[in-house]
Amino acid sequence: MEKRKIIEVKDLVKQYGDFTAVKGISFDVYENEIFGLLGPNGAGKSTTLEIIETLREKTSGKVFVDGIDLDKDPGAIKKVIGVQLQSSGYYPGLNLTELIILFCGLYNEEADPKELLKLFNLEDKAKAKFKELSGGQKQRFSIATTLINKPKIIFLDEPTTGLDPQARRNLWDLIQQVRAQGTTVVITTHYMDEAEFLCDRCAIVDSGRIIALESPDTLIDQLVAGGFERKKEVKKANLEDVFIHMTGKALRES
Ligand SMILES: Nc1ncnc2c1ncn2[C@@H]1O[C@H](COP(=O)(O)OP(=O)(O)OP(=O)(O)O)[C@@H](O)[C@H]1O
Repeated sequence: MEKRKIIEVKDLVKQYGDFTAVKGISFDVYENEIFGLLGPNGAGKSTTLEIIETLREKTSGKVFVDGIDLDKDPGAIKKVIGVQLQSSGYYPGLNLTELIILFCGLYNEEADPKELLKLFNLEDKAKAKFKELSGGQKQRFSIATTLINKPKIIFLDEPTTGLDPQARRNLWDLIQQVRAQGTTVVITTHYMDEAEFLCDRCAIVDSGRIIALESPDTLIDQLVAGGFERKKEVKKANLEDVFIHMTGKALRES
């Protein structure tokens, strides 16, 4: 069966003054996949994401989200997507339960704060303020809030940066759960192990252009087929495996 394109980006260009940050990129995201945008600092990943999220103006090109033309109805796009807020978006005086109730009001949606917090392993923090959470808890809460308006697509910009290996793996599980419930996930990351674990397909972005777009497996196979060999013999485990083996998988944050 033909996969449905839930995001279509065509010849997208973004200029900041004289500088062209995004140089005519095109890609599609299929419904219910986890799609990664990978690339070094300054490649244009966040700019691309923010344009699709309707948060930033594009210079030229076309973007369709769930069939909606960004040029014609950005408001309708906002209704089908879930976007992570910056930390400053979480009113400091409110606790997590109150924040969820506030967001429900803004979106005109109903959600049970207790249930949502439980889903994200935050039920013990219902009365805590956002600033009192650990890094992993903040990320989990921020992903939880993206789901309040029951979006078809969520956008996660470097969701595991700064987290310890346990919290990272826990977040990977959560992202997979969100996808299993039918949501499409678009993610940016600098961690290749994360992209390899999570993404069905990923686009490698460099200096404002897409230089590859395949599944992680295919990208690796292509490299190997080209005669690539690692300099060092690969062991059956890496240092992260040692760390997780010695310190366990449990979260260390409450
Ligand atoms: N508001 C702005 N004004 C001018 N230049 C900008 C602006 N925002 C981003 N840029 C530039 O555009 C380029 C792409 O930035 P962008 O944040 O999209 O990259 P990125 O791939 O997300 O990088 P990172 O991995 O560091 O988050 C960078 O060179 C950046 O300096």
